[in-house]
Amino acid sequence: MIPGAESHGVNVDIDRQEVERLLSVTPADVEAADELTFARNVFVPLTTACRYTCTYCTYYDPPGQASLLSAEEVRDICRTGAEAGCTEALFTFGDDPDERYTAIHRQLEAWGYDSIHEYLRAVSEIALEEGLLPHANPGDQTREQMSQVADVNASMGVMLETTADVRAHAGPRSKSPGQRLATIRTAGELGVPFTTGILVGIGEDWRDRAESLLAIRELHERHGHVQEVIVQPVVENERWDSGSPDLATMRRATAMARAALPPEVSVQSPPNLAPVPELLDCGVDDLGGVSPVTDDHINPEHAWPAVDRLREIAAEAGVPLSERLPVYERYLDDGWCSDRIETAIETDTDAGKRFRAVLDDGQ
Ligand SMILES: O=c1nc2n(C[C@H](O)[C@H](O)[C@H](O)CO)c3cc(O)ccc3cc-2c(=O)[nH]1
Ligand SMILES: C[C@H]1O[C@@H](n2cnc3c(N)ncnc32)[C@H](O)[C@@H]1O
Ligand code: MET
Ligand code: SF4
Repeated sequence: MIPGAESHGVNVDIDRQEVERLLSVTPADVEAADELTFARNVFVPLTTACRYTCTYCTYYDPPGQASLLSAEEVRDICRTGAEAGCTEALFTFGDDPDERYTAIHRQLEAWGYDSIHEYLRAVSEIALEEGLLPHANPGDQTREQMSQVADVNASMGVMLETTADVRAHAGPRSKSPGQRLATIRTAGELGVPFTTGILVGIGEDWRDRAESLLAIRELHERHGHVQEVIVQPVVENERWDSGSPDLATMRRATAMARAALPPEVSVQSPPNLAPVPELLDCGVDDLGGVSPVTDDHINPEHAWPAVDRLREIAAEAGVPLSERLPVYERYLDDGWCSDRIETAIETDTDAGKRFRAVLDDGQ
């Protein structure tokens, strides 16, 4: 039984035979993708306050020090991004920050917002005004929270991390695999195109990796909403000195993801954290969001490569590289996005033209 699954009311049936099949998968068993995609984004670290204290994470700040970007700051970042040709505003920040930090709650109140989700809605609107498509990853969300922002986001996401009960998530406030699965399921129920993934090297074993991927597959089979699964290595930083997975581990984990997931679900490898050229034959077909203008605030010591470097990587592998939007095209074609997002893409503005040029690039 997956920890927390019962208390969050999620029921995923992991097929034991499938676990055994995945445990025997090697990179030689999967095919290299015949094309690679990426998105151009700006990273907007809305707040560094977080209810959790994952031991691998340097992003969160203790209460008292945490900060909140103002609407003007968000607008500046988005404007710079749009001018640099980006299409995506990536809102990734601490989990339920207003729950534990009174200072954040008070600041939101002073600006006229009841909750971080009300504020997320407002800043998503700012991103749209500035010509970017929002993709928010606020961590775990309830159905009420997600409903509050779904129509102003092109897609959303949360990393499952792992279905295992690992020490990295231990402590009085910790991520619960069941709650992560409930968030992914809620996205499916609300029809939100979704990004998730596994974090490799946080104390999970091979069986846990297989189970995590199968849990994602099952939720996708029910709802069809998972656009991509990130296979992310944990990287060392001042809080995490327990190492990073080696190349052989990343190759096998990436191949396992490819073998576990149906072909329409992309396998994403982050080019600032993983040795992408050595993973391409393991089934990677997407390089995620890279930013020409902002840092990866979660892993600030790992700069994103320039788009030219991605072109080199693709050329060396002999596959075409194309830019995509934060929402995969099949969801647009099948009417998953709100009128708001569709209008942003179809309108006759500079932003609309930029979005449509990216869609044409993917043809
Ligand atoms: O640059 C990063 N982008 C991360 N992204 C963004 C991702 O690279 C792109 O923004 C998506 O591919 C959407 O286009 C995430 C998105 C999610 O929904 C969930 C988790 C992540 C994690 C990261 C991350 O650690 N670093
Ligand atoms: C947004 C995502 O960032 C990831 N994340 C947090 N800390 C690290 C780290 N040290 N290395 C790699 N990924 C990390 C988690 O998977 C989280 O869900
Ligand atoms: N706090 C959220 C999570 O872990 C998103 C960003 S992590 C720096 O899912
Ligand atoms: S990984 Fe996300 S949930 Fe965990 S401590 Fe960092 S910001 Fe919080």
